[in-house]
Amino acid sequence: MTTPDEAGRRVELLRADIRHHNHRYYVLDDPEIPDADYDRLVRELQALESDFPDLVTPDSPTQRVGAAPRPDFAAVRHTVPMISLDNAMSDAELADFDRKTQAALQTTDSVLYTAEPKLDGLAVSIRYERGRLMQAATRGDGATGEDVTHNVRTIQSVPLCLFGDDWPAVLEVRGEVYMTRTGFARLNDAMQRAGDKPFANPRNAAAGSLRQLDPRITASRPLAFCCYGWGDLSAPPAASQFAMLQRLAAWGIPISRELRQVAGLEACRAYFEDLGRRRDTLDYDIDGVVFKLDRLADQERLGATSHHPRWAIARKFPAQEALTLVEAVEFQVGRTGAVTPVARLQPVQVGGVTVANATLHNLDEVRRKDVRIGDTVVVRRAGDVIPEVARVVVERRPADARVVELPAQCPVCGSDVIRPEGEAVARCSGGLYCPAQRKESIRHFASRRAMDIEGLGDRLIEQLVDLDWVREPADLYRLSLEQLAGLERMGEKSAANLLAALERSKDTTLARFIFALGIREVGESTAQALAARFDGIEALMQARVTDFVCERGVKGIGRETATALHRFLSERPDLDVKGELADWLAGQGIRGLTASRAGLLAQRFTTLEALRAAELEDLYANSSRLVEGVGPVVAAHLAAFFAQPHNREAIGRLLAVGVHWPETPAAAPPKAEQPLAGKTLVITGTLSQPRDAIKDWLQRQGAKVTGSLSRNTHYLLAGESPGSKLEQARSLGVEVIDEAGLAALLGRESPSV
Ligand SMILES: NC(=O)c1ccc[n+]([C@@H]2O[C@H](COP(=O)([O-])OP(=O)(O)OC[C@H]3O[C@@H](n4cnc5c(N)ncnc54)[C@H](O)[C@@H]3O)[C@@H](O)[C@H]2O)c1
Ligand SMILES: [Zn+2]
Repeated sequence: MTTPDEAGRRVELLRADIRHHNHRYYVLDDPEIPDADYDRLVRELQALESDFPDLVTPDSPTQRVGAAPRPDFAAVRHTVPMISLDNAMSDAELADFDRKTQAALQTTDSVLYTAEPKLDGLAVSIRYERGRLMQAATRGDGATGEDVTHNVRTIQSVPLCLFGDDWPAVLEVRGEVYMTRTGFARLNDAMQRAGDKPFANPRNAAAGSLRQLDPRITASRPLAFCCYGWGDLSAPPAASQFAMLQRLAAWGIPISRELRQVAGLEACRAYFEDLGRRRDTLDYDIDGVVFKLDRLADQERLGATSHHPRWAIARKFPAQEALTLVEAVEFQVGRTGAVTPVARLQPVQVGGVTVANATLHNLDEVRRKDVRIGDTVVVRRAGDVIPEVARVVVERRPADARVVELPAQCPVCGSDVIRPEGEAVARCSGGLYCPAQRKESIRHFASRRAMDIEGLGDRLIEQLVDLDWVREPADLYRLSLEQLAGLERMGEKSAANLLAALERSKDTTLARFIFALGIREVGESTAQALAARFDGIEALMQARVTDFVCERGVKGIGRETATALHRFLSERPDLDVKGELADWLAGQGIRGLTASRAGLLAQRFTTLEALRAAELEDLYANSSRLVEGVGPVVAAHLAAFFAQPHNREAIGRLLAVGVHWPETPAAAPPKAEQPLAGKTLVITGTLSQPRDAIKDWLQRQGAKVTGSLSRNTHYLLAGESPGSKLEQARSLGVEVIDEAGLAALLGRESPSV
């Protein structure tokens, strides 16, 4: 049992806390905690005040709405106060409301209500006099709001003049200014690109955009307006809530398309359920449904408290945001080797389910949101979307919060984790060995363009891996007829066929083999270039990054700075260094040459003579490719892949089971004799043989076969029903040939494969 003293102390604490959050929310448009957590504080205060009525004071947050208007706006006194709404958090509370309404109206009949979404924005009151927009104000503390007339005028959907002429001379419409989700996403994108702090959610974005001292800023923000009621009115033009809103709509005021009349509790429930199901498909945030007694005379009878009308209720949806603690951050390895951080959370209810994990996507995201272990965070779960950490409550960060670090080794297989410069995603480099990537790597290995193992489909791979018969590609070649024939939907015959296909696949080309290894970003053509460049798989396995790309120049120096320096030095051949080279360089007023850059150059070149002797390309960071299609990122993936002993061993075992290829790459004639060397072709239409076969053959003749046409394409090889490529080739001036033409070109009968 709580004593009055204890209750008194708790009430004081709660009020201070709630006032703090009201200020953040209503005045600064920057809430610290999610609404659900705020609502819990308010509910606790309400419960204490109802148990200890002596503690109720007129200035308690339960007795008032909002917060005082900001002093930098002119104040607007509301003729009719703008109050809040009572909440029903559960079905029972809604039933309770319906029962009380029936009792107050002394009826047992179904009560007629209007139903509409509870938009999540901010309330404004817009005053029309003789059909013209005269003033607009925020709710403020309910009695006094902020003058936002100029800002509201910029909202497209708010009419400056009403349609028709049958409106009352004074008409105050009330409704929600909000931002669509699409508009919000676009705005936040732009803010981030400009280096500004993005808004936490559409509600704050709407409030922050409307409450601007400069209406030009408001005008640039995607705000919308939806009317749900009215204030001061010189003559009521209708007898029901529903009819009133229809009249307002006829005068050009936007109202909700979802507005309906519903009779009785059951219909209210059905409306609530239906809208709840559609909540995520709407382009605006709603946090509940508002039910209002339809007959205005009945509304009058029920009246209002200082805080809310007794004739309306907001039935709230489960909150989509909640506060919780990040207990740990672990790293998961996906089937393609992507290493993603996952936050382990203290379990919390969000959107109706318990959430204990939330994805953090990648390390950039972790840094951008600055999530640390031990942080209090807002988790968000909208609809079926995977729960995510929306933001950190920095105010609650403990002193011992730990920064999240990318693990150096894959948590599943222990191979190195690499993250090439400029890539967001980190990856396990143990492609051939990592259990997390097994199914994917086998599937790729067996695919048509790789080892081309006919009959080894996805379903079969699943079974083989799940049975633990296949852990790496070489295991495929050790499968027995008995094993295979015993599998689901596999007869003796298909098992024998598969074994034969496996046997056939051993006879391959180096390019196919390299491609089959499934190294990140090593596609077919890169594999071909590698096969042509390296003398066998051994040589490739020994290669380092510098064998793929040649890095030159000084890291940290850009081309522009280097050019400025280069010009400076060649224009002044007899300058001499005084003092330290770095200081001297920095002091020459060379464009872009900051002290730290001068330091980097001085470290590398030590003397002015050395610097003078350097070529421009030695000054700024640049790289040249030694293999077509292999830039720094691919080079990093290649080097990391072959650096893993597990991968090298897996390759060794493949060779041991008999995978082989002809000594010279693809048994092609030496380069000079290749009749199509240096020619680029594109294929279109139906040919006499499968396109892949033709493509292989063309490549063996030295041609490069690409998928799309450009001015650099030499020939378009067109079969039957060629399609749009033909047109395109003509307009680009690319020569079009058919198979006969190709044969003629090569001086032979037909391109037999
Ligand atoms: N996170 C925080 O720190 C924090 C702080 C203060 C308030 N809040 C949140 O603000 C809300 C409480 O503030 P409140 O007093 O504005 O109450 P409320 O938002 O629950 O309800 C009243 C408001 O609902 C809006 N509304 C939307 N659709 C409506 C409709 N069809 N008919 C009538 N009104 C409609 C109006 O703007 C009205 O002022 C709660 O959701 C609370 O969680 C959060
Ligand atoms: Zn791994």
